[in-house]
Amino acid sequence: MTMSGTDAHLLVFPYPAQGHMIPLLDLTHQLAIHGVTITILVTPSNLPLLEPLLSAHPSIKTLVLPFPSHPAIPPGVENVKDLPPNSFRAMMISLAQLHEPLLRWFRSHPSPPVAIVSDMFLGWTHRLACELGIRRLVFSPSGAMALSVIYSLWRYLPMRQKQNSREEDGQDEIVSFPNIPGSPKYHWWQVSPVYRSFVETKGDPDSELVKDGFLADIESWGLVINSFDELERVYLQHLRKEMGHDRVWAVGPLHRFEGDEEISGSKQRGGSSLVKVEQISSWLDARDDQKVVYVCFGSQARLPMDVMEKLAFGLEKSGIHFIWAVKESKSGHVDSMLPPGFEDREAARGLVIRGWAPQVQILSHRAVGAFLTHCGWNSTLEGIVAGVPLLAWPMSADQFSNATLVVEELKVATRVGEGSRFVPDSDELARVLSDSISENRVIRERVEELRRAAMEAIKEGGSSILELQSMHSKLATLVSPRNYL
Ligand SMILES: O=c1ccn([C@@H]2O[C@H](COP(=O)(O)OP(=O)(O)O[C@H]3O[C@H](CO)[C@@H](O)[C@H](O)[C@H]3O)[C@@H](O)[C@H]2O)c(=O)[nH]1
Repeated sequence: MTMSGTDAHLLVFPYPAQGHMIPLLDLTHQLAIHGVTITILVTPSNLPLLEPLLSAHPSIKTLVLPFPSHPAIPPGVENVKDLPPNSFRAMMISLAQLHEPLLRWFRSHPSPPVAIVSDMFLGWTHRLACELGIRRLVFSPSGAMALSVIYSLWRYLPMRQKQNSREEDGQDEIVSFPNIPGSPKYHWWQVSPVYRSFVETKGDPDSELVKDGFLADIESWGLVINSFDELERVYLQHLRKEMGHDRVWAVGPLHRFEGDEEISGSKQRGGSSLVKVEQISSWLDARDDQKVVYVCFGSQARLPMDVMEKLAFGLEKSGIHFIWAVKESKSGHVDSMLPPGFEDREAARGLVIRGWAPQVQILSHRAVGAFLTHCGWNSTLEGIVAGVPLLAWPMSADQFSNATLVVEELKVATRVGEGSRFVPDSDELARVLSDSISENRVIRERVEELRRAAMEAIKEGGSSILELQSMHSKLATLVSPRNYL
């Protein structure tokens, strides 16, 4: 990829959760390759996560600010990966306290950044950018359809009709999004938990802060999305219309760009695996093409015991080969999450990876034929880019929109379940699992088409490269205000 060099100085500010940080570090890597001067902001205990990026680009500077405390976040914890899944909001509120320290840093810097690229959960950085007279670009680790739903929630503030009744009532009420292409509809319980908790605690200052952050996202100068034109064109157009300008850049799939090997393709993408990558590769090497199902529900989701059991029985009954990345329970145990003797019985057919799995590498192995996923956007993209059909089991957040996209529109996925409390029938699950690796499936052809489209997008002249170039040239025109008084 060629881009004209520029000395635009950017501040990159990732939100500390694996699914958010990994793709923004991939974007930072691309920007650094193309000559952008970068300072990246993290709190102290997230610094080690930057190690692969910083060793690939010693020119990237770090700004390490102390983590602001929050009553729901134990001391020493600075990343959502170490917190219960519903902690996204607490982390957003906590990090908003960095406003003043960050303002001071800008004001004392001899040649400060001309723009901030920050995660969509850090909307307050737009207000800070306005105070400084500089630009803010939202980074969306979610896709364009999911982001359209998120923006619509915060802009139009839909409420439950049974708002004043008990919280458990009215969870099945339908929320419609008639302004979005395809007019998607979801049950209330499928709507973003951050939005639902805003509705439950409306009027309190933290809730208002969260709402203001999302509205600031919509008002921001630019939007960078880890998606590509061919995948989500109508939703990208919708976002341009909603934001009232064209500075919406779809630059994905970020994990497959040239030069990725140093940070994304390495074992260290978001964590290191307890099972050696070589061991996983040789296990896969011994399997037939497209006959292994890979099972992983991202970095946040934890399934209840009864659901884990049914899933384990489904895998057993299916008779298929599988890799299952099992996350520790909150008490740190994996073994207690699996039915007794499961691993011994399945040793010939299944590989259980405790904790972090090298997902991108597993998906790209020829032996992998299907991916049972919670439809986190990164996993969704990684599956598509590897040309692997998906088995969709959305659990929370934007995952229901992602499932709509891959099941109903793109037709590269089969729906398996919905919600982390959904208890699958293990016979039915076994059937779906073994069907997923059967041959001559239309779904496989469709995902192969999308895989090719993704690779085209990131080739010289491809849509994502052109959008990255366009973003880059816009950034190059930005100048720092003379002073920040
Ligand atoms: O064992 C693992 C588990 C995850 N990953 C990687 O971690 C990322 C996980 O991201 P994602 O699939 O998006 O799932 P979550 O971690 O659940 O991500 C959160 O952030 C995403 C982006 O906003 C949202 O789409 C999700 O709903 C939200 O839960 C991916 O790159 C995976 O390759 C691994 O490498 N190994």
